[in-house]
Amino acid sequence: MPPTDAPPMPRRPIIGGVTPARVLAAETLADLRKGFLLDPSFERRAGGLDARDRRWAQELLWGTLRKRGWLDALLAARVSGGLARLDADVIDLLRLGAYQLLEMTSVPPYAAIAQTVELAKRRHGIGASKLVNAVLRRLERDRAAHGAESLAGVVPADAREALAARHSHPQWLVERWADRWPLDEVEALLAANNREAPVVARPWGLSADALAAELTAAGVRLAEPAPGTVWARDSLQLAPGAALTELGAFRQGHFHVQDPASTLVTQYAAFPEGATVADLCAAPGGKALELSRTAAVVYAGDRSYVRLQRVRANLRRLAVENVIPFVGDAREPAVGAVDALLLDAPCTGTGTFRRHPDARWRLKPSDMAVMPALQRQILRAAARIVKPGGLLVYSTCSIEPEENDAPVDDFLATHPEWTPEPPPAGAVPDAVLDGGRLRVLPQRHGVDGAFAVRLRRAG
Ligand SMILES: C[S@@+](CC[C@H](N)C(=O)[O-])C[C@H]1O[C@@H](n2cnc3c(N)ncnc32)[C@H](O)[C@@H]1O
Repeated sequence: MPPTDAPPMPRRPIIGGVTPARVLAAETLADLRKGFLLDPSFERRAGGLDARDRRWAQELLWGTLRKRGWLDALLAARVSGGLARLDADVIDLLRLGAYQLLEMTSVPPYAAIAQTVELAKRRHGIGASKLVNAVLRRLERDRAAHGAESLAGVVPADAREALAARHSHPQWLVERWADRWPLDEVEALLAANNREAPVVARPWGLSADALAAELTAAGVRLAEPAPGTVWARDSLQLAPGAALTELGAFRQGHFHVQDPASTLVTQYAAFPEGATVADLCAAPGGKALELSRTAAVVYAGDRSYVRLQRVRANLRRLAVENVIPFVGDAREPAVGAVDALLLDAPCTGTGTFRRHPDARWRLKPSDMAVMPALQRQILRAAARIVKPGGLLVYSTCSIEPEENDAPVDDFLATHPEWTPEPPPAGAVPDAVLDGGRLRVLPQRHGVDGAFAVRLRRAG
């Protein structure tokens, strides 16, 4: 598994003539190559940026990663000898420059080229800067002469390869999804993965209407979810661009941020009022918060101390007192005899690609075997702490059957005292129920992907 914490505090960048947002983008991509994750790396480095630069850097980084496959094809056709002969950092700089040239209309081409050339000079010397200059100029010349659409070159004859190229996804992921769904549905999934994910607020301690009024008064625009989106009760979608952490409503703990797919998991769980609950893979804590609305107490454990700090920060901000965070491995649970258990297992996260555009490039086919082995271990060990007659909800943010139905079906086959139990009527919309299991798919439901199954232990 890649590290989930952020890299050490960055040295203050020597900016010279390059804008801080571009320096940050290059350094964040360097972090990703070392195995760090996009969100914590970005957060760590973006501290000094104002809201406008932060948003711009985010657009550049997230966009470059979403379009990486497509950009690489365009660049490879313009580098003699291909991209493989270049230093990995130089390739990343070319990707950043090409994305600004082709996708960021606010950036004049000369600025995209000159700034990337300067970055290459600072990071790698004059030779690399000349190469970057030549390649980006060639790309810009072709775009100006023939338009961005004609840059794609030869479209692969194979339909699956063509989809992977057009929507910038690794071929092996497209292959596995195309084995499961018709190509038009796969294409809808790839397109959903490339759309910007909205910010969705969950009111805390006030009604959705009261929060909507507070946000609107602060100048935040609320957006209607796209038609056909399956929504979670009381959630509010914010229009893009709101500087969240600067909002009074955020600082005063009037909401937390959660995708509807995650909210649907806890609504589907429908744990009884006043229950003693454990959430053994809890960080960053959105589901623990939702469970705490009705639970007597939620024991919120996570193996990662660093990630658990985000749970603690949320608890402080929202003044929540009935969630007890602790560091612990779910394979050896440190709590016992609970009424209800949420096992939101670590997974490949293929349902959340629109939020984490680095993930599609980091995942390997072997992860589809490694993660299910861990999930099976956690499920077997953690189930022991549920009281007779209690509930266990196993969930993931994956859309892969190996991580969803398979571990649960294996568990049920060897644990006859457990039986699947659908949620109470009306807990979640019927559209996301599949034989009593929660199955949320980005291409069908317009939100992140999620899976959950509710299991009852014999009394
Ligand atoms: C899908 S995330 C949980 C998201 C969280 N439930 C929420 O709603 O915010 C999975 C979490 O499992 C944690 N984890 C991974 N392996 C673990 C283990 N063996 N025991 C406990 N936690 C683990 C990871 O650190 C990660 O925070």
